[in-house]
Amino acid sequence: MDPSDVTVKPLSLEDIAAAAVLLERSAAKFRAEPNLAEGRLKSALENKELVNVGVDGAGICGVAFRDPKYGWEVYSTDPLCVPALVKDTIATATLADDQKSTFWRDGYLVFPGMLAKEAPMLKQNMDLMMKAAADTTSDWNAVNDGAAFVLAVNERGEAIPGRFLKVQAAALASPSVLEVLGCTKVVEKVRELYSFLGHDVPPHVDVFGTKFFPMWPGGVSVNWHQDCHYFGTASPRIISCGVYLEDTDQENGCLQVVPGSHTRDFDHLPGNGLHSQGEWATPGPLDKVVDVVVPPGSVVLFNSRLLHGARQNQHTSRTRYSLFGHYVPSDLNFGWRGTDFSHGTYADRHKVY
Ligand SMILES: O=C(O)CCC(=O)C(=O)O
Ligand SMILES: [Fe+2]
Repeated sequence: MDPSDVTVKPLSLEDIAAAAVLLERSAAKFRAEPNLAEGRLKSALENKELVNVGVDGAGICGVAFRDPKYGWEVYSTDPLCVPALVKDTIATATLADDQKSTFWRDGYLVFPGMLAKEAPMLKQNMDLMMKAAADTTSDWNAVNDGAAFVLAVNERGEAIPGRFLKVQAAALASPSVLEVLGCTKVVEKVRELYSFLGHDVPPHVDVFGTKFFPMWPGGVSVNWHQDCHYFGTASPRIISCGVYLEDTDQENGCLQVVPGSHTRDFDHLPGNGLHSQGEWATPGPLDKVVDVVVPPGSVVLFNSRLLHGARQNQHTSRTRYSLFGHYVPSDLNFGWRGTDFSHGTYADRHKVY
């Protein structure tokens, strides 16, 4: 809903501060506090309507919740400071409890068709981007100041001229990549996941390592891996994101995941054949592999420690276009094999909020 429709109501600083602290810790404790019997807030917590607590430069300035009868209500000490808070608050209130626990338990979350409207245009933009490619490279690990158009290889590991495996740092070649990865619909989910994971919601988040995979008929994108292997940090604060621009299924090379694998470490070894670039892992004999079959415009968010890969595209004519990026709190810096992925040093790291 539009934040301008929200009514702001006065509330004492004491109540707001207490609600904020207790919301973080436990709603039960709030209920037990006799001095917080302020009826409306109390029932909001009990009914789990309370959505978020806003903080401005001076500290906590308001709480917001969804009233089943009246819509959004925001209480603040200072009605004038609230519009920004309201916007943030409303933007972060979109994940259901069971989605959060799924992300926690399985390590990933699928949003089918979330960007269905945007997908056809994005696909066209990716075609334009590939047409305009100036140089190509066979270096799968290419990390430059600009985008790298990486060639696909055949079964013998030889580069195939004119066939792209991926565009690394795709955001530097097409602004629409960053528009998608930085769009409110996706970023608000990322914010909510941070707060749910028990970390502080980072004041700022970047997206880095942007990629485009065309996955031609017969082609591949990645073999089994944990993204964190390539980042040189096992921080659970990195959230990976895949945006599938086309129907994606077992035939044209869908994403595969091992639910729950984000709690383990897997060895990665140099690959061969179609996967001769990169280092890859193998699911264990007891691991359950799930095919992530999705309609166009679907978004998948996952813990960067999740073991995942992609099937080969075995279709004779369908492609499987997808975009990738990885969200990272702006204060988290890291590097891998001599590459510093810190903000300000790595060209393909962009602030999304
Ligand atoms: O192509 C895919 O579906 C997965 C890509 C991926 O895992 C990555 O870029 O890290
Ligand atoms: Fe990955």
